[in-house]
Amino acid sequence: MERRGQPAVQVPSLDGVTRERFLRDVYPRISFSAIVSLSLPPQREPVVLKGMELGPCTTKWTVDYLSQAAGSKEVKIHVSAVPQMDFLSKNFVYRTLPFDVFVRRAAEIKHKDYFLSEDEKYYLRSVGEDVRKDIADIRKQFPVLAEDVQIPEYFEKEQFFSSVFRISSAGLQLWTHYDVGNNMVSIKCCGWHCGVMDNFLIQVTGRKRVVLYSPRDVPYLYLSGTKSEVLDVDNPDFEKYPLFVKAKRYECYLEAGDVLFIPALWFHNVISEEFGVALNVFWKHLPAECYDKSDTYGNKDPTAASRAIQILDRALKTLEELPEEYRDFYARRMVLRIQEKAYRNDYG
Ligand SMILES: O=C(O)CCC(=O)C(=O)O
Ligand SMILES: [Fe+2]
Repeated sequence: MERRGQPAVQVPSLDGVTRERFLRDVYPRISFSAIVSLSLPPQREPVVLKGMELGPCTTKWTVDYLSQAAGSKEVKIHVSAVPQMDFLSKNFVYRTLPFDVFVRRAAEIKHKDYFLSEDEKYYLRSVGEDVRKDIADIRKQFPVLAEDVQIPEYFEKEQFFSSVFRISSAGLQLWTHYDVGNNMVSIKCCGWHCGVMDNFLIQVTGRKRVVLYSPRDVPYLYLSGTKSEVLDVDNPDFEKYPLFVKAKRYECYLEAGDVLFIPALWFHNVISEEFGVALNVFWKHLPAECYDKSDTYGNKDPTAASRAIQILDRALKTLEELPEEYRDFYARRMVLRIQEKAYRNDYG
């Protein structure tokens, strides 16, 4: 079926990018002084990095090897009777399986043993041992497998936040979201959400399609927290989501061995075209001063953003003192003022 909406922009691929080149051309670092002087570098964009040195994982990680190396450690997984997971209607369930059983099931299309249906799909997003306290770190949760991976260290050690193991059945589609660093589904917070991270999505085995949207298109994505309510990005319901037609679609296909750089705040929607194993690393982009020191969880906004949101909430409360007609008028004027004073003027 023909897709409506903007034509897709292909995410560029770069081969054999060194750390130096990445930092110079792909990743203009924001310094604290740049923030203060408001002279930010141009918008950072996603890039597919090809030919990266990822270690033996790319050849070693067969289903047999994975199940034997990680053993029967219990993992919590999403199980869905249909390929397109829906966080609104909650058409999936959480279940626990031994890792080796899970990997075998995720790799097969029809199951003898199942929870919901014989062609159910599985998704693992690894978490820390104690979900409340620990950060997902493959070196701690899957030490044997971690030995096989060489994570491209294109950021400073202190910036590292977490590493997350992701295993998906063929066909499974993950809703459009942006990353808060740790828990994808189980953290509830303010509704504005939340600590934001840069991300290397390392596709170790299997092929995947990733559709991305820029943070500047947030008005068109119908967010609920960190996730977009437009689940079917290929055939969206424009009656329900008329502005989605304005969202510019970026797209790429990841092959085994590719690394996708997803800059903080970029939305992504992922379909695993084959059973696949991925690992992603989140790291902090902004200088340390910008993050909340007590944020071991990685789910808080930069401190200046939290303060601004609190002030806005107070302003909204104050507007309630006005009759509706006046409240509407002053609210519109405030929106214009925010656009004029705080939007980047090079975003168009
Ligand atoms: O590839 C996936 O399974 C999801 C990737 C993702 O959401 C991420 O790396 O943040
Ligand atoms: Fe993500």
